[in-house]
Formats: sequence, structure tokens, C-alpha cells
Amino acid sequence: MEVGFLGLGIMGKAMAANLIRHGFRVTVWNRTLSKCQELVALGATVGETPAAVVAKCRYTIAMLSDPSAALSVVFDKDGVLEQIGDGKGYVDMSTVDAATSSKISEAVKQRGGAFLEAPVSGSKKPAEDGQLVILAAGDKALYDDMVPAFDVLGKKSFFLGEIGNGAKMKLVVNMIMGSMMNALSEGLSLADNSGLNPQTLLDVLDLGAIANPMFRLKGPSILKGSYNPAFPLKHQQKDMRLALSLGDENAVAMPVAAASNEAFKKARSLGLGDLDFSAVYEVIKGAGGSNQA
Ligand SMILES: NC(=O)C1=CN([C@@H]2O[C@H](COP(=O)(O)OP(=O)(O)OC[C@H]3O[C@@H](n4cnc5c(N)ncnc54)[C@H](OP(=O)(O)O)[C@@H]3O)[C@@H](O)[C@H]2O)C=CC1
Ligand SMILES: O=CCCC(=O)O
Repeated sequence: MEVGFLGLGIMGKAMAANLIRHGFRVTVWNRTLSKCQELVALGATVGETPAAVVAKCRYTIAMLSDPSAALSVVFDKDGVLEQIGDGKGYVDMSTVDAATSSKISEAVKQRGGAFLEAPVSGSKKPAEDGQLVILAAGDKALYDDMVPAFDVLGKKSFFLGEIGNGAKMKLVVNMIMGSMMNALSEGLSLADNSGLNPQTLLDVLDLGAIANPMFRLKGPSILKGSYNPAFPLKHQQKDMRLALSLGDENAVAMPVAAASNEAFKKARSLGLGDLDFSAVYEVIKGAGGSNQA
């Protein structure tokens, strides 16, 4: 199966490499073209533009930073729309809002193409290991065509119906995750400022009802002050922003998410946006208690 792949960041590089390792013929493109070389070394070919990739491949996947990037790759010069058409499918796996997905879907369908939104849950290592959770919505026939690729990229795929449902599900999941990261950060700060050993707190949490892979993975790295980006904080704040907007649209009060978003915005203002989203601890610690000089 030949697949185009647009966007070779933390996730896209891992996902495209996975497809290549499993025998897919992959044509890649990245805004910073030099990033394609690592995939070329694995056997990928390079498309000079998104349009060139779509012209060559029946199916093209995108994994881009945010709504602005997702729209730019589709609508700008040399973009997807210049070559999409009958018999071709476009699958955007970026995390964006439902309105962005709908705009892309309408434009792709107007040109005879098929569109599927398929954002994913799971970070860098699940992407490398083909253990993502895929939250797809849109064209069911295209979803069925993509199952062989999704089976390589993920451990489970959901087809959630109409366009927008995948985007919304992803934003709800990440809103919960961002709020949980704030709760963990406040807990670690409270433990540290009240004479408790934060590592012992992590040990207790991991034995109880709220044990979870994220705390188990991010807790120790937070205590080491290690924030190598698996999931950049700037993208988590983008997701909080989009989730809060979804809440506004539906008159859903979300004070916990709103407060969490403020911490992520503060972290970005302090230049932590390119670090892992767990770096929000540095903001919450800094707002902490008695032992702050
Ligand atoms: N990291 C994670 O754990 C997860 C991330 N996601 C989502 O996946 C998407 C990608 O995330 P991730 O790989 O971490 O992000 P990165 O920041 O590592 O990569 C972003 C990608 O988008 C490209 N890009 C950014 N702006 C533009 C633009 N204006 N035009 C064209 N391309 C652009 C970048 O190109 P360039 O290299 O030139 O900058 C790069 O390829 C995001 O929507 C994120 O929210 C979903 C699940 C997990
Ligand atoms: O969008 C990124 C989410 C990261 C994760 O699910 O661990």
C-alpha cells in the first residue's frame, strides 16, 4: 500500500517510520524538507510539496501542529487541494478543532476526494511502537481502506461517525489529561512543601485507585527536572484552548480545565512551550508554598 505522509515532527516521524518498517511505500513531505532525510534513509521517497505527495499517492496522511498548519497544508499554494480528487483519500491525524476538520472535509469532498479525521491518543513511544489509539470520523469507506495502516499505527481504532466527532473526542481526552497533569503537579508541590517525600507520594499513588501510566511515566521525570519533549507543552495548551472553546459552544462549565489552561499559558509565557507538557510543574512549583525564597 502506498501512503503519503505530511508532517515529520515528533509524532509524524515515528508514525511514518513505523509504516515503512511494516512494508508500506511511503512518500514524505515536511515544511522543513531536511527532516525528510531520516525517513529517506529508512526507504521513504520525498515529495517536494503536499500537492506532489497527493498526486503520487492514493492515500495521504497529515500529522501537523495545529489548526493553522492543517489549513495551510490544504489550502495554500502547492497544497493538498491542488491534487486531491476522485479516488484519493486525505487523512488528517493532527489534533485540531471540529470546525477545522469540517472546513478541510468540505473542500476535499468538493474536489471529489474523501476525507477522514483521525487524531490519536498516545505520545512518542506509543507512536514508535504502533500502540496509538486512533479516533477517526468522516468517510467510512476511507476508514475501511485505512485499516491496514491503522493496524500498524495503533492498538485500537474507533470510527466515531460524522466529521468533528474524532476532533471533539480527542480534545475531551486531552482536556482531562492536561487537568490531571496540573493536579499531579500541585500534589507534588504540596508534598514537597509540607515536608513529605515527593517520590513516596508517587509510590503511594501508583498503588492506589488513581494509578495511571501518565503519572508513572511523567512523575519521576518531573522530580528529575527532565522535560525532553514527548508532547510539547505548546500543543497541550492549544488543546486546552480548543477544548475550552468546545465547552463554550456547549455551555459546559469547566473551571478545572480553565485553571489548568492558565498554568499552561503561564508556562508558555515563560518560554517553556517547546518542553514536554509536564514542564507545567515548573510554574505550579513556582507558585508553591513556604519554602519558596
Ligand atoms: N507529541 C505527542 O505526544 C502528540 C501530539 N499529537 C498532535 O499531533 C500533532 C503533531 O504533534 P507533534 O509531532 O508532537 O508536533 P511537532 O511540533 O513535533 O511537529 C509539528 C509538525 O507540524 C509541522 N508544521 C508546523 N507548522 C506548520 C505550517 N505552518 N505548515 C506546515 N507544517 C507545519 C512541523 O513542520 P516543521 O518540522 O517544518 O516545523 C512538524 O512537521 C499536533 O496536532 C499534536 O497536538 C497527538 C498525540 C500525541
Ligand atoms: O496529544 C497528545 C497526547 C499525548 C498522550 O496521549 O500521551
